[in-house]
Amino acid sequence: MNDAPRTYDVVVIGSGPVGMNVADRTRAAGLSTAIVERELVGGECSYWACTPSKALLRPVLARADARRLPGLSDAVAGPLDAPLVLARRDEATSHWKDDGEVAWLDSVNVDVVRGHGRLDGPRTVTVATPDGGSVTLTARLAVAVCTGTTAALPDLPGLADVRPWTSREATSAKEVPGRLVVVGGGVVAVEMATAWQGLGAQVTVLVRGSGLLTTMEPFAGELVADGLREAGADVRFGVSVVSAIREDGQVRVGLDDGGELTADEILFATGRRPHTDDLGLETVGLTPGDWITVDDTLRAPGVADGWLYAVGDVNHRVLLTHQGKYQARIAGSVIGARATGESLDDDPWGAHAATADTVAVPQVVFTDPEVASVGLTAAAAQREGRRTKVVDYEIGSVAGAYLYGEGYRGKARMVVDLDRGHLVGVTFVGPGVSELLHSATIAVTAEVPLERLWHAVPAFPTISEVWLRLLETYRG
Ligand SMILES: Cc1cc2nc3c(=O)[nH]c(=O)nc-3n(C[C@H](O)[C@H](O)[C@H](O)COP(=O)(O)OP(=O)(O)OC[C@H]3O[C@@H](n4cnc5c(N)ncnc54)[C@H](O)[C@@H]3O)c2cc1C
Ligand SMILES: NC(=O)c1ccc[n+]([C@@H]2O[C@H](COP(=O)([O-])OP(=O)(O)OC[C@H]3O[C@@H](n4cnc5c(N)ncnc54)[C@H](O)[C@@H]3O)[C@@H](O)[C@H]2O)c1
Repeated sequence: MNDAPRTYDVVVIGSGPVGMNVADRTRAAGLSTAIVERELVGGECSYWACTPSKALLRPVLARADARRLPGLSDAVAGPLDAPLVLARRDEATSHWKDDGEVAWLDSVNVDVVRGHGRLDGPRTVTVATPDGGSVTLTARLAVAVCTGTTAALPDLPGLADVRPWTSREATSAKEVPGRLVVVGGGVVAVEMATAWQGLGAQVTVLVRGSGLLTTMEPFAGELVADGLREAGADVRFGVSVVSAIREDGQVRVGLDDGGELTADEILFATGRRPHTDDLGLETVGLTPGDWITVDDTLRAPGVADGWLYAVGDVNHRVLLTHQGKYQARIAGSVIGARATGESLDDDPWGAHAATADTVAVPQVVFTDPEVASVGLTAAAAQREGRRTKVVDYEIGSVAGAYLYGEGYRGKARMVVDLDRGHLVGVTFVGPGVSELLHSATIAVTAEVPLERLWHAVPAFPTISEVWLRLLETYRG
């Protein structure tokens, strides 16, 4: 059935974490807002990405930590209870039901319109509803595209017949495969290899390049590769998949070095592409299938009259939930300010500029060891032409790390901009380092002078004492 056209101040397409936060902020600015969702309110992150992956990983990492403690290690020597781990993952995803998220949107007075949204010229969104009808939504002020991404698969002949895993199956599988091949060396690959190896699968990771996590400090990928191997995974570098065939329930994988592997499942963790191919981008002068480029106020400069915003993964600035939600907060206040004619504070670090996207992005990789980083790597700072000093410290030498677990292995690096006198990048790798990260994010974002950081005393005996050791090493 075709509903009568409806008009709102703001229409948001896509109700992942980012779309929901844009809608929340535009409502907080007093603007009427509708949000369009074709699957589950809460998006990829809640059901097939962040939440289920971390629910699978948490027992694996907790067991790894426990196994490093004499007196406790024997108690956790056995396998994980995989059905219970999967059941907790199912709880964490609300069994792939979105009532809770819908109720929250309702509580902030955002109207949810179910169906596939498409732009249909300026300020207009047509929604193909599940009953086969359509509804037209008109936006007085702004449309925010928050449609996220899907897995990008390589162009291998007959791949669809293999029914490969993508991140969706890797996070929602109902049982542990006997043998799992993981293709890729990025974050999804290493986290899912860690999870499924920990849950009892025999995992083989195939990396076409020479390292893991190549956008991070090199020691991050090296220590994660060591950790995966110690957990029993086979990690191979410089190898590409040239064929995959499913026969008798098994997958035969052909490699470019002439080798072959047989597995029960194959996961392609080979990056993402934007949900923009069927979004009506051509009706507003943009190209279907492309990422939507935006400025620091999250507005698409390629669209006349400045009514189109793209927020979160779909703009390709940073593919992380927390960073997309940061963009959402900025975009919401930008739309609110433009609605009232208020002038924008869009200079770097202003209220209306997503400055942190380019200088201070925090990320945690939930592997054993964990990786936590923010800002620039040493190599990236050098590429930017900064005069830097790079300080490294073995985290295992800190009393808190020794107490955390026997044989603690980990490394910290801080990158100091010598001309500006503050940190531009920090990386920690080691068990339990994820909760250290926000201290580094504050130091980088607030550009805390190193002389002042010297007065930030870490508590004894925590792993945070690595901050003191890094600063002592820097001062000499
Ligand atoms: C396995 C995995 C683990 C991850 N773990 C983490 C993590 O631990 N931490 C972290 O920060 N990030 C993590 N990420 C990244 C994170 O999932 C994304 O950055 C985040 O989901 C982006 O949010 P979004 O709202 O932009 O898009 P999405 O979450 O993808 O949501 C987009 C929504 O738009 C809807 N949609 C799309 N097109 C239309 C349309 N035409 N009409 C209507 N609705 C539409 C979709 O159905 C979806 O609900 C992970 C990613 C993966 C794959
Ligand atoms: N904990 C977290 O914060 C977290 C967890 C998972 C995902 N994410 C985010 O989700 C995004 C997607 O992650 P991802 O790991 O899918 O992508 P990615 O871009 O990080 O890594 C893709 C990997 O696949 C390889 N690859 C690409 N095409 C290939 C091909 N044809 N054959 C073989 N290898 C190929 C690349 O070399 C790379 O190693 C990332 O931006 C990441 O930040 C974050």
